[in-house]
Formats: sequence, structure tokens, C-alpha cells
Amino acid sequence: MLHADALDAPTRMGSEAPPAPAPAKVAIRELHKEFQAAGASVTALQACSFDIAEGEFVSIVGPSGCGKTTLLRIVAGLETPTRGSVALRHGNPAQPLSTLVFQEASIFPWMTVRANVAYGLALRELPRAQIDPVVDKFLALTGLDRFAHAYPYQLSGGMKQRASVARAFANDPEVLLMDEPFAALDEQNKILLQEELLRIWGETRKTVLFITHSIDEALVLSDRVIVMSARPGRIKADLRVSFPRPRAVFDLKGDPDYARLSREIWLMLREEVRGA
Ligand SMILES: Nc1ncnc2c1ncn2[C@@H]1O[C@H](COP(=O)(O)OP(=O)(O)OP(=O)(O)O)[C@@H](O)[C@H]1O
Repeated sequence: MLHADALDAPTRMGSEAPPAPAPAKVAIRELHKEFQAAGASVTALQACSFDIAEGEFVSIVGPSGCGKTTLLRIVAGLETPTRGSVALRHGNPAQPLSTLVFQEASIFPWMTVRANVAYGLALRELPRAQIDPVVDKFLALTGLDRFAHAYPYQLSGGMKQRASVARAFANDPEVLLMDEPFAALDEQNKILLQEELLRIWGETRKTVLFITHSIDEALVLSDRVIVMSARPGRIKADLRVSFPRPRAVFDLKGDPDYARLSREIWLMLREEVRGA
């Protein structure tokens, strides 16, 4: 791994990120995962350690099959590690700790968009007067206000994924886990949703762990980009991305630092993919 614990290193764009200030919101330590499949053992993750500070947006990029989804599922509590630990600091027990957004929109087909977005809040039996303004806010922020009473079958793929994102934010988890949420979208919808996510995140400053294949997506959205090696997935680099916010997706791509960082990450990934 490119060294991440140079405490005194100056923070330049793309420099090794210093450790997140304590206490971390998410602390991942020496995570190791082995799967048994058809009598053979597959090591998906090896000694992965990093922290995520409260309110930080961290993306993970890595070659296909390097264990990104496995790592996210372990953080979500859907998978148990073979060794190592994940600790999520729960600030407010009345709030859900984490919510996962998947690659495919996972809204309920039998509910309207509005009911889908309200789902997590309704499950907590919050009063309507508390639920309605939150739902209105996230329907508006994702441009779905005109479709509040539509059913998922009446929506495009991009709109369904917007509804998934709106539902996740409305649920108000302390940590948002996103597994390539825009991967199935066309390029235009992807950029629109990235811009919406930037806007919503700017308002909510949630702690986010975001998996993506796209270097551009990681750079546009994140405070830090973690680069993983080919399987078994290890942390190869942990880079700070300090472009000022609010960020405009296209303006950012013209920045010389953006091109430099993008190339730096691509060279690391290329090495991994070639060596895989
Ligand atoms: N339930 C499972 N049983 C056996 N092997 C598994 C299981 N889940 C994942 N794996 C293996 O673990 C490795 C990592 O998989 P994972 O899905 O985490 O990778 P990924 O980086 O998210 O891949 P991609 O970028 O292609 O989505 C792969 O070799 C995969 O085949």
C-alpha cells in the first residue's frame, strides 16, 4: 500500500491521506475474507484497514472482482469477515446506523414513489407531520416531485435509481453505503445523478462509502479515493481529493489537478489489471 500513516506529511491534492481525525465514524481493521466455493477457497480481501471520519465521502475503486462489494457488505453487516473488524460509531440510536444503495434500483414495485421514499421513516412509526416534509424535500432534490404518485413501472431506470437515492437519504442513516449506484445508467443520467448526489450530500454531509468502477465518478464526488489491488483485495493507495465544494462535474474535469490525479489512479489500476 502507498503509505497512509505519514502523519506529518503535507496534504497536497492526491497526496496520501492522513488518518481521519479520531474518533472515526467507520473503523475498518485488518479485514480478511475467504469464501469457500466448490471445494476451493477464494481470498477476497486481505488485511484491509482504513478509517472514515464523520461527514466524509470516501470512494473505493479497484479492478473487477477485487472484493469491493464484499467489503461494503461486511460494513453493512450482511457478510461476516473471516478475520478483522468493522466498527461503526452510532451517534444517535433513534437514527438508523447505515443504509445500502445497490447498483439496481431496489424500490418496491407495489408502492408509489412517495411511499417508497417514505418507507424507512414510516417503518420507524414517525408521525406524518414529521415524515411529509422530509419526503417532499428529497423528492424535490431528486427532481421526482412531479412523479410522487407514480409507480415504479411508470418510471425510467434513471428515475427509479433517483427514487432509491431519495429513499436512502430520507431514511437519514448515519452512514450511507453505495454499491455502484449509477453503474446501470446511461452517461447523461449518470452525470445528472452525480450532480444531484453532490447537491444532496452538500446539504446533509452524510458519511458515505461509495463503490465505483469509474475514476471520474470517484474524483468528482469524494473527499478521499481508496484504490484497491487486484484480488485478494488490499488497500493500494488512499488519496485525498481536495477540490473545493460545491463542485460542478464538468468544470472539475478541466482542472489540471484533476487530470493529474485521474492519471495517477489509472496507472495504479492498470498495473493491477495487467498483473491480475
Ligand atoms: N458468496 C460468495 N461465494 C464465493 N465467492 C464469492 C462470493 N462473493 C464474492 N465472491 C468472490 O469474491 C471475490 C470478490 O468479489 P466482489 O463481488 O466483492 O468483487 P468486486 O470488486 O465487487 O467485483 P466487481 O467490481 O466485478 O463488482 C470474487 O472473486 C468473487 O467471485
